[in-house]
Amino acid sequence: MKIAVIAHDGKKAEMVGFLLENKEKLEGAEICATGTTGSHAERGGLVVTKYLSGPVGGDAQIATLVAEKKLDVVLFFRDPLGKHAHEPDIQMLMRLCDVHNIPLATNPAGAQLLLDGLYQKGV
Ligand SMILES: O=C(CO)COP(=O)(O)O
Repeated sequence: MKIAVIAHDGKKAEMVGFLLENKEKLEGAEICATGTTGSHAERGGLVVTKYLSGPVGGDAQIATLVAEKKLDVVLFFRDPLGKHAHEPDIQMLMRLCDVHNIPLATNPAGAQLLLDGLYQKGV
């Protein structure tokens, strides 16, 4: 399973907690992340391929992977209360998930359901 994880600043701790809670299900998965999210995950002991930080192109890089069908799932813990200078990149990433029918979860509850489903399917 190839998975991208992204979290806005207010959600990074929650993302790392989510990944650690699901460590067993993520065994064998290739995880990539936007830069700062990836650094947080690494500090949690996870192996992650890091792209640029979101505001300087990381979301766009993940979007490219989506467009190239190189990801099975995108977990993006968004902060719905925050403002982001790179909002167009965020919208592009989510739009391309829809264009290419790549599963996208934007909160922990959805992410858990997605991960459980993919795990059961053996993806
Ligand atoms: O900005 C982000 C998502 O839009 C996340 O980027 P970082 O993981 O680099 O903070």
